[in-house]
Amino acid sequence: MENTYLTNIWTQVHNLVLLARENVWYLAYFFCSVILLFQVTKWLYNVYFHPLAAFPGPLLWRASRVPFETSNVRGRILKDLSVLHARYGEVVRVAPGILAFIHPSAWPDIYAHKPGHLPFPKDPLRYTHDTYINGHPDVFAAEDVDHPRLRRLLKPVFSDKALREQEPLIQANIDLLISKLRERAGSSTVDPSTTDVVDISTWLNWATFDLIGDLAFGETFGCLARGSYHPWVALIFASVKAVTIAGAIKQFPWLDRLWQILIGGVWMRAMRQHQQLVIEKVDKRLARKTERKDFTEFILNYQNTNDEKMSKGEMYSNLSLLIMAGSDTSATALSGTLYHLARNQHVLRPLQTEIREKFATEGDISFESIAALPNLLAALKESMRMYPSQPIFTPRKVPKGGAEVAGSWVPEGVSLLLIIIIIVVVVVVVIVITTVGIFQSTAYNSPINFMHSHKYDPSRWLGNPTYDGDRRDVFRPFSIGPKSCIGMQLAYTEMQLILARMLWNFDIELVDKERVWTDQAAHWSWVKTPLLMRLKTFEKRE
Ligand code: HEM
Repeated sequence: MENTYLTNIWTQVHNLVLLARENVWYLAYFFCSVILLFQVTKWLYNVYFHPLAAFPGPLLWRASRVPFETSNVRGRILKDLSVLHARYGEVVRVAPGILAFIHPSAWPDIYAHKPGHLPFPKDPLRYTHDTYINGHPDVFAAEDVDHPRLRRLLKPVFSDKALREQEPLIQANIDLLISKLRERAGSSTVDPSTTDVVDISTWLNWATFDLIGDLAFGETFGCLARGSYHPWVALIFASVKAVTIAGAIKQFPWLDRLWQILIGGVWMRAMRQHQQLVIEKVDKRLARKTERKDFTEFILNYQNTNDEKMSKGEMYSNLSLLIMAGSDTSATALSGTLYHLARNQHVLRPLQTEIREKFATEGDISFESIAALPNLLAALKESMRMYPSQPIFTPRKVPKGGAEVAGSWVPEGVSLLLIIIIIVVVVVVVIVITTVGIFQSTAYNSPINFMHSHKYDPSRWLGNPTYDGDRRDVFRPFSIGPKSCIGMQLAYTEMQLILARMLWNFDIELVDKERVWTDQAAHWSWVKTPLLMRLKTFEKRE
């Protein structure tokens, strides 16, 4: 009986296969038609019926995510967006579910904590958990209860007291940077043609990685001493583009599955190697009985006097995160500032004279004394406006029920029900989230927000009335709200100190004066190209 039943099923399957074989072209045609019809229906829906249909944007970008993600992966998104904002205004629909804003009030609406309003969570498709070591959350990608808890545990690391006590460690790393550059720089007393050329951007990367490594792990990566990248640091740079590609691929679930099969293994192996080094370095630091005022010391001190604890696994994940978050960002801002100053000698020269007159010796340049250099801070801010370290958006999901952003009502994501009828009825449910954000570089370089937006002029931050109409409140390089940069104070202090000491020590000159160095591809950060400068040592005469 059972055998007859099985034989019947087998015969039917066999017949179906024969039928399919005979009609293979019809079947292929049928499936292609279904897919095409599905796509066309989706594009039409996105353009005409989607809850974001009323927002302006180019037709293809509103219909499909492909143009936005392609531009993103190619690193061209900022160039494309500046054209789109000029054409469509302060809010542009850059993909079916993504809105880009450049109006200042978008910052508090999206990123700040507003009593009585739901927060905008980080877009889970772009904030990867791959960086978690053995599944332990880091403050950057964590949500819900983990984020505020980890943020509280990390706060003492960035307090004013901690910063003051970290000064000797920070100064020691800058000493090494300056002495290594002095070895390479020419002297102002010799023939200028003998002066040496350095790729200052790479040196600043080495310096900031060494410095943060020293603060986080209790030892530097030895980049400055060796004059080359540590493999771990090189891997971080290599992953900048990979993270953007992975984020783009996650927008297309079928492609993501393929990516996981083809690349996922290699990617995870590289991540595990990277993570193993973190584990070894943190274990080594924890085993040391020392009172050196680094990040670990402040985390441990806080735990000794409070009930809240950071597990060892969380220390691995979060110390690793601090290295990634706190090194390239500062190096980028520093490189950008030196580039802009070298290009604008009329700004550089008076600033340099001021620094050299104010500080009789280099040793006088300290955390405390740099606070009296408003022109230096203005030079840094103006460069971060034109070339922000976090150039693209930090995407947030619109919360349940929708929310108002920069005067526009933005609905939350929708569940699309697409019903396609051809012979059979195919019902497809697609969950789409609405994502919003501000692309910093686009907002800061827009003439809508800043007068002479492409002109490097630090005086706009010093009360020059020409710039009274500037919307300075759009400038939030460290973001705002509960997930803003926890290291802002450290970053500002470290950057001003490095700049002041660099400018005190060296006269700087661009090797290629015509080249626009900031014209770079942008992913999570810029893909920096070599920044060649000629350095001449300045010898102070009494
Ligand atoms: C020029 C230097 C820096 C810039 C422009 C910068 C910018 C930012 C921005 C825009 C965010 C928000 C990212 C988002 O919402 O996705 C952020 C977050 C963060 N930054 Fe920075 N940063 C800098 C330096 C640092 C330094 C020196 C550290 C620490 C050593 C640091 C640690 C962090 C951490 C831990 C977060 C995540 C905070 C959270 O989610 O609660 N950053 N940074």
